[in-house]
Amino acid sequence: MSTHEPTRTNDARTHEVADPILEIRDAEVVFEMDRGVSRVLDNVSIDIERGEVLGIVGESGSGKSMLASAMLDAVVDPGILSGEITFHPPDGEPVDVLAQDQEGIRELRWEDISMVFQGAMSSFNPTMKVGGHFEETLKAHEYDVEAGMERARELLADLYLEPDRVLDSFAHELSGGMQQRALIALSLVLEPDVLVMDEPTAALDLLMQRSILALLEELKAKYDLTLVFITHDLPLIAELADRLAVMYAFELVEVADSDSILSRAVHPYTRSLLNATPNLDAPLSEMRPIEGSAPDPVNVPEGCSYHPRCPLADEECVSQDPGFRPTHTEDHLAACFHWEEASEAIPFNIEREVNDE
Ligand SMILES: Nc1ncnc2c1ncn2[C@@H]1O[C@H](COP(=O)(O)OP(=O)(O)OP(=O)(O)O)[C@@H](O)[C@H]1O
Repeated sequence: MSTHEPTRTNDARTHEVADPILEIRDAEVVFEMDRGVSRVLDNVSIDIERGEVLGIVGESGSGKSMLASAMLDAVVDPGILSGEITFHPPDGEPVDVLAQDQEGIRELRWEDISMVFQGAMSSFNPTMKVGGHFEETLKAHEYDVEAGMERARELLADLYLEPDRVLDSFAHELSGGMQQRALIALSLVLEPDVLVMDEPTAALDLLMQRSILALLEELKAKYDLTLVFITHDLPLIAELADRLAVMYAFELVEVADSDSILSRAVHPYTRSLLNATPNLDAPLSEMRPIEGSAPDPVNVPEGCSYHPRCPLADEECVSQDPGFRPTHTEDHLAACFHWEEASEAIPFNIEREVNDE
């Protein structure tokens, strides 16, 4: 059995934004396994603001993909998702995502909230031309195919691809970067309001990753999108994201504006994650991998789940969950009893500008 019960204090006020497009409350995913209950999303609550770029970051296996799947009620069987997920369309009544029937969720998934997964190659059927994927998606959702293909061409051109050539190619005839851009165009063809991307650029080289991020910024402005970008690469996404949510051991541990996280992160895990990330300004000798390993979801430590790896941990951290709390500002939230001591105990390995709002 898991020794860890969901204990995070979820004071709703700490998660509210002025105009939420998605409200996630107490989202939890469990898998009942032979060796115990595997809680791979642990009571996560966060609002996503209409029009923002939210970056969700954390080590591999921290639960980022589970959170993304939860937003679309797309957790794989036999995972059990609970909590409340509310989508607020630009006009119309709020939608209770977890109460939708199959038809409702199918519509919601492409037409309101669309998702791009890692690995474009495996998302395209190798026996169908790229254009066929667009047509199939439009038909399946009963969209006007002619108008939809016009939009497809425009989206492909927005992504600096030659529309006719790409539509008439098989995915394997395109480079990795071209495939990834074609997949982004496909995910936007039904005019969703929210685009969720799970490590969409992980397989690409750094230059291509950066140019795709720049393109996303242009698309976001042109099509009024809200973007949720999931990655393990904190500095990369910090350039694009307005706000960052840091995950550790299947929970959120810190949420704040990107600048605030980069310049004065207060959770010991976030500070160590920043110091562990390769950076052009820091000599390799200054890179500090985080000691210890991430917990097994069947056996998450009691109290603050980061305590076995944390230099600031004391008795309180071992026995009590710190709960989310405002720190420097009302909007810079962290789950740590010792956030005020973190900057001294875990100094950054490079100069990071402090941005006092
Ligand atoms: N089908 C499944 N059955 C049981 N456990 C699963 C299943 N899929 C994922 N998990 C577990 O859920 C936890 C969270 O996985 P998740 O994929 O959300 O992490 P992540 O942060 O997205 O990692 P990565 O960056 O490697 O994709 C992991 O411990 C993983 O082993």
